[in-house]
Amino acid sequence: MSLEGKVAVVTGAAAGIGKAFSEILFRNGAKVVLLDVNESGGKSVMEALNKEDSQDRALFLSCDVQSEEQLKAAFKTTAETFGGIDILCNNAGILNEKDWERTVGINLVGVIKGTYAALEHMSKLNGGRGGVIVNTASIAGIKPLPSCPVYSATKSAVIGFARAMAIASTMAGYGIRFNALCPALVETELLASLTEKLGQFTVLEQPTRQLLDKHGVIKTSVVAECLLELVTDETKNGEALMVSSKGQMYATFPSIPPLEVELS
Ligand SMILES: NC(=O)c1ccc[n+]([C@@H]2O[C@H](COP(=O)([O-])OP(=O)(O)OC[C@H]3O[C@@H](n4cnc5c(N)ncnc54)[C@H](O)[C@@H]3O)[C@@H](O)[C@H]2O)c1
Ligand SMILES: CCCCC/C=C\C=C\[C@H](O)C/C=C\C/C=C\CCCC(=O)O
Repeated sequence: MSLEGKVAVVTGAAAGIGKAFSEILFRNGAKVVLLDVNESGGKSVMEALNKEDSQDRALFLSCDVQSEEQLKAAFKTTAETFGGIDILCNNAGILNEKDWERTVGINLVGVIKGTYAALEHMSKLNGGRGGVIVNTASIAGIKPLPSCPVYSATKSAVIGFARAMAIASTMAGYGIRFNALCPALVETELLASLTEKLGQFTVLEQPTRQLLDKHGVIKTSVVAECLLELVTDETKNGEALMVSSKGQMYATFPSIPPLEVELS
């Protein structure tokens, strides 16, 4: 799928991985709407992108993914400004085991709210053009990070959500592909101030920090190349793409043997 003229929405676009996603989508021809609670950061990414050509293809909108109302308003403005939505990157996320309910609210509930609000514009059942939705998960959603059980749980959940939605979309005819992207440690602010973020799990801070020596960190641009693959390769649906300093690999999941009890 070519990105030329496509309309993409990226949450958590003011910094880190979301900023890199916005850049790669923009530089491949998409119109990009940047959503974030960080207004100064978001505006400065928008201005930098719009300086790259004269078409004003980047737009920043203030939006907290915890708010269904703000998400709906942002998608409405996107559709009115650029004429629809083709791509959604549910990327905004935090790591905070102390404020774990906020972590669930942003990392999981925010992804579900964003997806459902986007379906109103993207689903072919609602008159949309179809497209692709990518959730930023984490390797921690596949191999649990013991110092961050709630963070790990939210990331497993958004992988499961993408996989289930991919099947639902095929069965119901939404015309939307759903994938998850699972990076290892990435050079962003999310890794900063770990001591405060771990809460009752600060006792596990040392082994957590040792992951840095063991795995190193990858650059946001490497994660963005993986996003591009999931967005443009139309054979990718219901996938979880892992990326680390060692390279990238699609996750495989066990098939379920026949169960004694019928589930449906
Ligand atoms: N950095 C890593 O090592 C790593 C690894 C795997 C996955 N991830 C995931 O990547 C995603 C992006 O994280 P990052 O590393 O770029 O972090 P980051 O802190 O650099 O950027 C996160 C962005 O999300 C925004 N944000 C936070 N709460 C928001 C909300 N409620 N509504 C809208 N925007 C909000 C922030 O303002 C910020 O701009 C997250 O989902 C994170 O879990 C990060
Ligand atoms: C300063 C170091 C911080 C390390 C961890 C903090 C946050 C990490 C967030 C990422 O989303 C996690 C990504 C990958 C790490 C998860 C599991 C790897 C387990 C590998 C192992 O056990 O060797």
